[in-house]
Amino acid sequence: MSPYVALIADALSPQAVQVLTRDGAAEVRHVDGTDRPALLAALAEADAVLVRSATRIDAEALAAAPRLKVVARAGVGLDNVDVPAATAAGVLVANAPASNVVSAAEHAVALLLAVARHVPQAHSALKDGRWARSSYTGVELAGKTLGVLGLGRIGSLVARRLAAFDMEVIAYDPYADPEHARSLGVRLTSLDELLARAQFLTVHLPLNERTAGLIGFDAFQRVRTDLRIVNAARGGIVDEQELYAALKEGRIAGAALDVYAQEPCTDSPLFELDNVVTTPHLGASTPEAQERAGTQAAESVLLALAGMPVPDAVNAPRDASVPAR
Ligand SMILES: NC(=O)C1=CN([C@@H]2O[C@H](COP(=O)(O)OP(=O)(O)OC[C@H]3O[C@@H](n4cnc5c(N)ncnc54)[C@H](O)[C@@H]3O)[C@@H](O)[C@H]2O)C=CC1
Ligand SMILES: O=C(O)CCC(=O)C(=O)O
Repeated sequence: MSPYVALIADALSPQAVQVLTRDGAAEVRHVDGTDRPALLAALAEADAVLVRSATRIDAEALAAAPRLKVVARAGVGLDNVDVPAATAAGVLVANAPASNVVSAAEHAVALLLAVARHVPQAHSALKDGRWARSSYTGVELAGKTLGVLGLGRIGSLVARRLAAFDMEVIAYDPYADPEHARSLGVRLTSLDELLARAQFLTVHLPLNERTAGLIGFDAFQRVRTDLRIVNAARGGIVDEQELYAALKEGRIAGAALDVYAQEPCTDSPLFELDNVVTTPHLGASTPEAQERAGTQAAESVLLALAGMPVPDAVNAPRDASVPAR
């Protein structure tokens, strides 16, 4: 029997269990991480916890987990894990940074096409028995300027795909390698130029104190009236109240959102607007992405439990060595 308990707290791909139980490496237990009392109880015996995005691993959860050595996030964003608290508690944190980026990029492209051509609205109208062709005239992408905010893994994949639609692609990312941008056919610009020129804007930033509200009141004063915004990164980077005001007043043409400041989000004034397309944080929701994310998270857990270096670790806690039990 394995000495280690690996707790799966969100729905992960079955491949994660296969990896964790390989050669009896760990005993796998499951808990619904959104059931807080159940999570805290289950953490008491966990050596590792694997999460997607619903389970919050914060200071309270870490305090309830005296044996915990590693938190593995089956995906990119670590917004639901308190990394500094984990580091202070000697717990290693790893994500799966490349696992779901193709799915997320494809979803951003799907949203952009949907908002350009009113696909969901026309679909709903027709299913309601209305042949409303004149209500749903769209716009072409070819020849339009796409602004990419954040030319990292996902932003780069989106840029490459939309360049193939004959869009002119510009990007704002002060940390991007100009050579990488050139190889994608992307011109790096200032934020001012991007806001002034973009007819489509797609957001691929992490949410942090510098990016929260980056697309807010000031930004909406400087954009074109034919701008359509896509946010499949994190809610809160585009200020939802200011977005609502800009759409309602006709200062921009449309928006497509996969992410929200508060999730789950089932009720928002934005949902009442005709020129808004919404999905419930579906960017990573494909079996391909989930298989990679679950497998990579589980591999990180095994490395951490074996006291080996974890390539996808995002912290380096001093006390992360695993005591023999
Ligand atoms: N909707 C979904 O299901 C998914 C959403 N995501 C989210 O997508 C976002 C992007 O993910 P990745 O591309 O993997 O991240 P990444 O780390 O590869 O790229 C982020 C880019 O943003 C740039 N950046 C950081 N701060 C900036 C600033 N203040 N101004 C301009 N650029 C800045 C960085 O230089 C980097 O190139 C993240 O928020 C992630 O959590 C990721 C996967 C799925
Ligand atoms: O569906 C998920 O697991 C969330 C995906 C995501 O937003 C991320 O990996 O950052």
